[in-house]
Amino acid sequence: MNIALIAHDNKKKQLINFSIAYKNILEKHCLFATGTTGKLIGEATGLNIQCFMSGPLGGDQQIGAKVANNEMDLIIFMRDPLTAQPHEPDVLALLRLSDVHAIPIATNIATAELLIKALERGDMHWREIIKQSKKHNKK
Ligand SMILES: O=C(CO)COP(=O)(O)O
Repeated sequence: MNIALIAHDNKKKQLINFSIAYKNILEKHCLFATGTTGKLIGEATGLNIQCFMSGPLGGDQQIGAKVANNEMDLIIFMRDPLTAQPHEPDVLALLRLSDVHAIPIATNIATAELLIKALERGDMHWREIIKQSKKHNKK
């Protein structure tokens, strides 16, 4: 599965700790992240992460493009709801695209815990089926 990891500044520590706690699950998947988040998680965990641009510079939009192309299966996005973000429109665009394409997205630690456990249990297998059928329909 392709998994995106994103955290606003006040939530980065939380996502780093989450990534350490669930490294054994995350390491079985292809990981993507916005620039600063990916760099920090990579340094803290040794996980291999493909980093996009920093969020304010377009990283959320790059992840959104992967959602639109059916190339992202799950997003863990620790949002900071108490701080104004200069790139709020980009954040909303990513949330919107995730809804358009029905991509599971956690925006807080409680949902992130549920999704990562569901992933490990195999509850995300339907994504493989959808990807296969979309590929097949393109032929
Ligand atoms: O701002 C972000 C998400 O909206 C995160 O970007 P960084 O990981 O580059 O800090």
